[in-house]
Amino acid sequence: MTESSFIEHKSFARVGLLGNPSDVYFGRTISFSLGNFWAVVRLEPSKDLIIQPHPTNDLVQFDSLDHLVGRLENEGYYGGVRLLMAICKVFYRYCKENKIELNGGNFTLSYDTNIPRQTGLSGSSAIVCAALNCFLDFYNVRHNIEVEIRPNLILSAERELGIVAGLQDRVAQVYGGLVYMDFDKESMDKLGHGKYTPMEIGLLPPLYLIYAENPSDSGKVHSTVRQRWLNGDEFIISSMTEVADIALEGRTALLEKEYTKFAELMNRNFDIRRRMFGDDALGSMNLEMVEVARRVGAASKFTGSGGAVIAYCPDGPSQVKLLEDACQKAGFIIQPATVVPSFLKDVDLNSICPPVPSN
Ligand SMILES: Nc1ncnc2c1ncn2[C@@H]1O[C@H](COP(=O)(O)OP(=O)(O)O)[C@@H](O)[C@H]1O
Ligand SMILES: O=C(O)[C@H]1O[C@H](OP(=O)(O)O)[C@H](O)[C@@H](O)[C@@H]1O
Ligand SMILES: [Mg+2]
Repeated sequence: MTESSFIEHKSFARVGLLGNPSDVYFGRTISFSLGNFWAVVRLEPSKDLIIQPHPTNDLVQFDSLDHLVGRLENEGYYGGVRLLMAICKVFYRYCKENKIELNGGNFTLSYDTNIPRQTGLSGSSAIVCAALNCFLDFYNVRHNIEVEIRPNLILSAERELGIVAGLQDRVAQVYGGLVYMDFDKESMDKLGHGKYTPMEIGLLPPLYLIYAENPSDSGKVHSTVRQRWLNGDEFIISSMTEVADIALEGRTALLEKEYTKFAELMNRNFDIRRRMFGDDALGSMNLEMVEVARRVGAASKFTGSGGAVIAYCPDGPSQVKLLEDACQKAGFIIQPATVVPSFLKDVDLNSICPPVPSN
């Protein structure tokens, strides 16, 4: 590689379509890679190892104290630099432990993203996933790191930072396309990862993404439910099993193109989340996004832990128009969700262990 050449990778946002958040609890999910938004990471060989702060997402220079405080209040303290650093560490450690040699010298990493922040569209893991892909090519180790393991590395980088998250986002981002995922405890314990089965993206009906430009409610609500689950709370455990079953039933519904059933499952998925997490934790704006869609008869649920909603209009274009008008009136942004086909190449696929058939 010459000094001037660079490697660039794009990772897309993702939609947790059915079964989330049971991925965090040995459940099942169906998720897809969302073409509407993406993060890009660029790696350029350089003399020193440099992690470049993003000009607007990692601001350290402000017009005034007012500007600084406003910025922290709206966007929080963190940007993408810590994510890039964490994946450097996790990748290095993994390669060292697995005796994968890293020859290539130093580099400069930079990133950009248009994924709306903290909207449950997995903006954080998109940055991490794109960086990991740059490393796989820069060090020419794509064939050494199994594709099923890559989501674990992305998750570990975020766990390093104390970000509470599950695997489904990272699987969708590593695989692309539409993926059915089974995180049953036995395989997770035995294989160290779930069973991931790509599905035909043409099975999906037209879907719509709804989100708010400036979400005021925090969707970071996993901790209490997680603690209850760890404490053996029967209601949470049985509810998570119900959510996991929705992905299983949803897979059949999609394969058989039973879209009325699919709509029912989307609604049921959110209703169970609401019972488990409670309205206060989910936040009024997030609930309103779901309700706006339901009021026109659309099926709706969160794409992740809150901030954005995915909706399906079983009655077709006239209902879509009603939904668009209702969203506009409520001040929400709505756009058709585009699905990115799988982008795994032979070198990635050859590292795949065949999935164990699921029931
Ligand atoms: N647009 C962004 N630009 C820079 N960093 C981001 C961005 N979005 C997320 N991050 C980083 O990821 C961390 C966690 O984001 P998270 O709450 O998981 O949002 P999401 O649900 O979109 O992934 C943030 O604290 C920040 O460090
Ligand atoms: O609660 C969920 O559905 C998801 O929440 C997290 O994703 P996020 O984009 O940060 O909202 C988590 O990482 C996922 O595994 C959950 O399914
Ligand atoms: Mg995230």
